[in-house]
Amino acid sequence: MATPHISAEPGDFAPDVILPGDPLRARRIAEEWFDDAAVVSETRGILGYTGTRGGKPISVLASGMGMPSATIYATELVRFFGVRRIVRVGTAGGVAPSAKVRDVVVATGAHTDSSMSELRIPGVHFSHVASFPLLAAAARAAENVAWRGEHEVHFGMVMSTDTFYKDRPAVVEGLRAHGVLANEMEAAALYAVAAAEGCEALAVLTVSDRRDAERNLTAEEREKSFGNALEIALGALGL
Ligand SMILES: O=P(O)(O)O[C@H]1O[C@H](CO)[C@@H](O)[C@H]1O
Ligand SMILES: O=c1cc[nH]c(=O)[nH]1
Repeated sequence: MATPHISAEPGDFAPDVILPGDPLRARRIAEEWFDDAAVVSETRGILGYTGTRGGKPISVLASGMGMPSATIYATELVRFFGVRRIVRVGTAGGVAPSAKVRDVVVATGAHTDSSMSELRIPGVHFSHVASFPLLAAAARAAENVAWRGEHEVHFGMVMSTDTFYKDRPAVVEGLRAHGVLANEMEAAALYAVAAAEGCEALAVLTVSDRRDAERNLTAEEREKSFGNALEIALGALGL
């Protein structure tokens, strides 16, 4: 039974889904990290694949960019395709001085400037938090990665914003002053969907750029440089 945005049948998605923003990153994850990956949805060019890892089923679906898009895909995955755990593997801008380009940020929670959050429970400033079991498993996975030392893994708060181009430096300064690690555009929405729909969610992000970096990742590198984050994400899922 297809939904307005996903052209798949019940059972086409595994209970565990990796959710990158970029459809080409979704294809790369399926082709390079899954066994026997097959396309399960390509409506609007938002690519979805299901395959296996170590014999266990796993899917990947792009979310597109921004919270409205991520909310649509995460909600449909849970409501119509029986998905139970969603791990976003995305890129982010480093905010804290410690979050260097190519480091990994695991979002324990997400602030947001999105009005979607205000609309969720009228009168309530909703707190967007990661699934504790996924977070704990990610922390265990992070202890064993071979690349630690070359690149760091940070656990803490991120900012999920509606505005990629921030022309208000005071906002970034305020976030930094409050210990926010990185800026991205979907984690808060994903965490809100998980709370509302009763599933588990986590966001594992690769720092792709910083204002003060000598060199930021190119668009091609942002598509390809997800391996370290994906290793933590798959570790969190026990895959
Ligand atoms: O690389 P992805 O996962 O798309 O994530 C980040 O990149 C996009 C902005 O360029 C936004 O979606 C932001 O959250
Ligand atoms: O600076 C950045 C980089 C990636 N994604 C964002 O939302 N911001």
